[in-house]
Amino acid sequence: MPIKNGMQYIERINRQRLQLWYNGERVNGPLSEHPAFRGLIRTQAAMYEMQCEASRSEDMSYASPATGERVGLSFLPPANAEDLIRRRKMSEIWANYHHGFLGRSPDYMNTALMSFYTAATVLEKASTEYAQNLRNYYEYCRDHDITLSHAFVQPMASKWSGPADAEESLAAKVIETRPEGRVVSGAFLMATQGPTCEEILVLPTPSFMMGDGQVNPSAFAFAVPNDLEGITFICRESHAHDSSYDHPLSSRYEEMDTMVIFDRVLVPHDRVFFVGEERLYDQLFQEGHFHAYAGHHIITRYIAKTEFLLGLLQALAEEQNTDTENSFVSQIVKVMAMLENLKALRLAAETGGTMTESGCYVPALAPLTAAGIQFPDLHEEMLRMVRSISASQLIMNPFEADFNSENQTSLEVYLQGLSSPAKDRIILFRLAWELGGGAFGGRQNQFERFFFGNGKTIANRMYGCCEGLDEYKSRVYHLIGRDEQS
Ligand SMILES: Cc1cc2nc3c(=O)[nH]c(=O)nc-3n(C[C@H](O)[C@H](O)[C@H](O)COP(=O)(O)OP(=O)(O)OC[C@H]3O[C@@H](n4cnc5c(N)ncnc54)[C@H](O)[C@@H]3O)c2cc1C
Repeated sequence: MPIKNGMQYIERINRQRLQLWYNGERVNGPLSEHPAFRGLIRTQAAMYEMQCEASRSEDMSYASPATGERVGLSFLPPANAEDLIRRRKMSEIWANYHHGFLGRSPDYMNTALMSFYTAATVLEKASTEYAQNLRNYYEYCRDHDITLSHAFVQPMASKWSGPADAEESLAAKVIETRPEGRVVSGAFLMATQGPTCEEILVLPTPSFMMGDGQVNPSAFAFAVPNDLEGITFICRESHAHDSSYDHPLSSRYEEMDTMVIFDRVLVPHDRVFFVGEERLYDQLFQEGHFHAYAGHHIITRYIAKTEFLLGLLQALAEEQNTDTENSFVSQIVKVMAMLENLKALRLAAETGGTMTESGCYVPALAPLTAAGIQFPDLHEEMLRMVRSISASQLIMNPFEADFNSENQTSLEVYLQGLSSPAKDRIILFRLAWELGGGAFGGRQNQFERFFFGNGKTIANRMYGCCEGLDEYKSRVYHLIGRDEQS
């Protein structure tokens, strides 16, 4: 089966029989008609449609080594720098469609799975079956164009409930092994896009490391279809709205976040990638170069989002007639400089990559981690600028329906811009509100700060990437005559 198109994506999502809860009620109807999901599903369907366009075939897909059919380029393990750039250009097409607002567009998890696949050999240390399961699963997702979400992070109560093998532990764990598979129970705090995907990859950090080669029931990895018995998804409040005039962003790009509960879920043996061995968790991430491959995907999204926000800032300033003000120019040039910086970091990662033992080309991690350190602050600063430029116009924006009411004439007169009709001006500021003041923007901001780990973890990653530190220190010691301590 080749890449799927938009209609196939919608059909597959609607066919699932999920235990999905929204605001205290079970969601039973087709998701593509539910107000919390339909805008995002439409957007993602359009993205899948793009990859099936004949004119984009070479840009977005490649021939499956197994079937010869066209499969998504984000599944391609890059054999050289050209492959890496080809993958990036594919992600760019999607990122420029969603303007970076979809943190979990399908190519993100395709990339993650590809990275783990390239490290499948590490699982052979535990069992050749585990390694084969992972390889088979990667090929299955690639050749069927499966849309994946993932769950790594557990709720606080689970993290702090004691060693995983203790009776009272709430940590997600394997609680039984049966002839048909492993039985898993536990909860995950967050699976973004859980219900709008077909399957979920579960790979938690064990809450408690038991060490000494002990079997840790919390150290595991597996992937299952979303509607397997015992899996429950609970949604947060949706920020989605239907009208693309009133809510230009959330009507299109609202990714739902869900809590996922596994209640005695039977995971078939062939979907288990490992169980019990703590060291395999890190090894899969390290040897699969997950942070480098995911970081390369992420920086492309950062660039698309920064370009969009730069455009928005300029458009808002022109509407407010402040685009030539010194204060505006001095602020927007900093965003421009950061955009150049992100592009340079991506170039550095692409040109400074290395070959792995398994024959894959991996982008350089340090520049990508640097982007991950910088972007949350840049994002927050851009949203601050949106608020600052818009001022009261961020707030006072009537609905589209008001322009069709008896107040139409008044609104058209009093809300017109210097060179724009009122309705054109107001939709721009409605977009600004969604980002700078509304729940959609608040969630985007929180996502950008935390989606790739907490601040301390990211800082540690950067610290670990800095290869020249000892050499830099020795220059200081040399200058002050302490060479012996360098
Ligand atoms: C919008 C959104 C979407 C997400 N989507 C997904 C998803 O799809 N799948 C998924 O698996 N996860 C997802 N996440 C979760 C994300 O991976 C986590 O938020 C992130 O890893 C941080 O974990 P945590 O929230 O448990 O916070 P914690 O790690 O508990 O951190 C809480 C706070 O304590 C600080 N802290 C933690 N440890 C230390 C320490 N030792 N010293 C000092 N300070 C410390 C952190 O910096 C942070 O401020 C999402 C998060 C958000 C916000």
